[in-house]
Amino acid sequence: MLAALAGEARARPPFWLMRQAGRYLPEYRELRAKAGSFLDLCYNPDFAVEVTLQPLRRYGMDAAILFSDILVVPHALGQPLAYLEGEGPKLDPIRKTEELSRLSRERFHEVLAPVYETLRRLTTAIPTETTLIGFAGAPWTIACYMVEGGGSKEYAHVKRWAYGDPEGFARLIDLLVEVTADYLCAQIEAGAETVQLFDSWAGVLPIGQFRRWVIEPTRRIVAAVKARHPETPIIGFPRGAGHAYEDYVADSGVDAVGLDTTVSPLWAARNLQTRLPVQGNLDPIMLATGGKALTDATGEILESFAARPFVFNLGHGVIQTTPPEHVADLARQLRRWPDLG
Ligand SMILES: Cc1c2[nH]c(c1CCC(=O)O)Cc1[nH]c(c(CCC(=O)O)c1C)Cc1[nH]c(c(CCC(=O)O)c1C)Cc1[nH]c(c(C)c1CCC(=O)O)C2
Repeated sequence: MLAALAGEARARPPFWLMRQAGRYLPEYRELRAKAGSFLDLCYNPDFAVEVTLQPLRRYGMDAAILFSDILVVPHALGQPLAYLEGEGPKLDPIRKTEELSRLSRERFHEVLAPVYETLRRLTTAIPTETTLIGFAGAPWTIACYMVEGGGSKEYAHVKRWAYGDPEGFARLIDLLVEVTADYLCAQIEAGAETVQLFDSWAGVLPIGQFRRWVIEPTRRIVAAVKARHPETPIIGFPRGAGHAYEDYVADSGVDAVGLDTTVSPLWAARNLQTRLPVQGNLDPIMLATGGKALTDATGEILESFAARPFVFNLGHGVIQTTPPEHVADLARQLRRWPDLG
């Protein structure tokens, strides 16, 4: 995985899956029931290490991703957070500049200390050839959750703040740039060998706003992390960026880019992969579907990307209803490639 991220084309591309740990695995559900709340799971290194290892034991991915969530960052800034059964995350929304005083950096690293401990333990708990991935949400996506107070269809509150009061909104983004860079550096110091920035809602912005709230904050985080850890590759995942993937690749400074499900592999091979390693982009619903459709779609992605630096992944996270056998089928196909096609 690290060789691919450094720009080497591998005969057998490395693979891991976004949300490779989680509710599609019975052993996860069992441990989750014991842990109490989802946040208790994230902040308990014994549990978090175990959950990180579960998919590796079954499928032997080339990378382990720290088990945590992107929303621990607003939580560590003092914003109340709960995960409600069947509803997803809920935060007390912050919707204007005056409300930023509710956030504080004072206890940030103290709250996140169990995450660093989880990474330290994982450095010895995973096989040496397995790459340890740390992660954070990118500022725009974190701001979406902080301002909307959870998931949203329209992102109207966060957009109206960003469009109507850009100077005030920039104070939130600036804070997130600083703490996220710090958080990623602390993860690297605890043993993460690469880090991924998840920008799940990058795709909802028009291009000018995309430059300001997606590319620019990402560029600043990358520069700050590289100043302290120049050797650690950074993967950016601006989900839904569409044509703006080209701008993101040209200007954000990331070392590799994650492609969402909608990106054409042939287009990306020609226009992005000639500049940097790419990661992606099997539709998670294809993985849930399984069978010949899955085998064919996987084959097409490998054909398109395997000649250049590439990390096989999904175009978004594994969904809950995915049969675990389908992941085993996928892993088998990837491990046989290119010998058995
Ligand atoms: C937007 C986002 C979140 N979290 C994340 C993103 C970015 C990627 C994406 O776009 O999906 C990232 C994330 N969340 C989780 C991980 C763990 C590592 C992994 O295996 O990839 C990672 C990398 C665990 C999780 N994060 C969450 C769960 C489920 C919690 C449970 O057990 O109930 C897991 C395993 C909860 C969560 N966390 C979040 C939502 C919207 C939800 C609820 C929806 C859902 O449950 O799928 C925020």
